[in-house]
Amino acid sequence: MKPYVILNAAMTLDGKIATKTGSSNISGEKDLKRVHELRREVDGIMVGINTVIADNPRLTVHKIDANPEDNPVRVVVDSKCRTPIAARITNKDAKTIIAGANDYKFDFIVNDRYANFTKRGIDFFFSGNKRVDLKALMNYLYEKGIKTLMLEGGSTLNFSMIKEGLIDEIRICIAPFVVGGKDSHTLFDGEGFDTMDEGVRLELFDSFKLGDDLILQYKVLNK
Ligand SMILES: NC(=O)c1ccc[n+]([C@@H]2O[C@H](COP(=O)([O-])OP(=O)(O)OC[C@H]3O[C@@H](n4cnc5c(N)ncnc54)[C@H](O)[C@@H]3O)[C@@H](O)[C@H]2O)c1
Ligand SMILES: Nc1nc(=O)c(N)c(NC[C@H](O)[C@H](O)[C@H](O)COP(=O)(O)O)[nH]1
Repeated sequence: MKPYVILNAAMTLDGKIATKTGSSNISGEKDLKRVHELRREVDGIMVGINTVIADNPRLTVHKIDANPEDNPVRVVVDSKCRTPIAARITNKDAKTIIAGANDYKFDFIVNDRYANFTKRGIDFFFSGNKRVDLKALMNYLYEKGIKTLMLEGGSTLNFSMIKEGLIDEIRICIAPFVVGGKDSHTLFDGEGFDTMDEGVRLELFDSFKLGDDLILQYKVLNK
């Protein structure tokens, strides 16, 4: 069993979610409110470790009225357990789970860093060898009561999740500007597919303007 997974992201018209320097302020004010409404609705919110390092996000509901219990469980996909102890996702505002990979488990748990995280109430789940086994992680999160999960990037994790058939819905904010750059981060990076035929098919079920931005909502078809 797995949670219902909604990928949410903001990109420029040319499909970039961050520049090569990590600059990523894309959404307009209204879109950020929409994002926080979605955060309030879901049971969990997941990002890759590079997003934690680049953005230091809180992953809580803080741009609209909310109670502490509205915050989703935060999940970081972090094979080598590189999450900095000072990262904002380690604060007490919401529960946090760090998903590591088995090859790095032993070295990490004998390290003082592990005790510092567990002292803060942070849970760990280890799966896969060098990389987190995303299917096993989805099953674990579902068993923990996370029935709906928002995926908030970045590009590498987005591709692994869609390739493994784990994304059910995609909600995209397209902002009206372009930044270019072959080294910018796109909505899906990773290794990519070789041919267009292998592309994951989507069905557009809603689209609307929000301020200057355009919101597109898709169901994922061939999972
Ligand atoms: N505009 C947006 O909506 C938005 C949202 C989130 C992130 N971002 C941007 O995305 C950038 C980060 O993206 P990224 O691609 O470098 O990193 P990422 O956040 O996708 O993290 C990827 C890392 O996760 C780890 N990982 C462990 N197991 C994995 C698995 N099975 N599959 C994939 N990854 C696995 C690996 O260490 C991998 O390098 C940042 O610059 C951030 O600002 C933008
Ligand atoms: N929807 C969206 N629009 C953006 O323009 C943008 N940069 C992100 N980026 C996702 C990132 O993971 C964090 O959501 C932000 O960096 C905000 O961080 P907070 O959790 O609110 O502290 N997401």
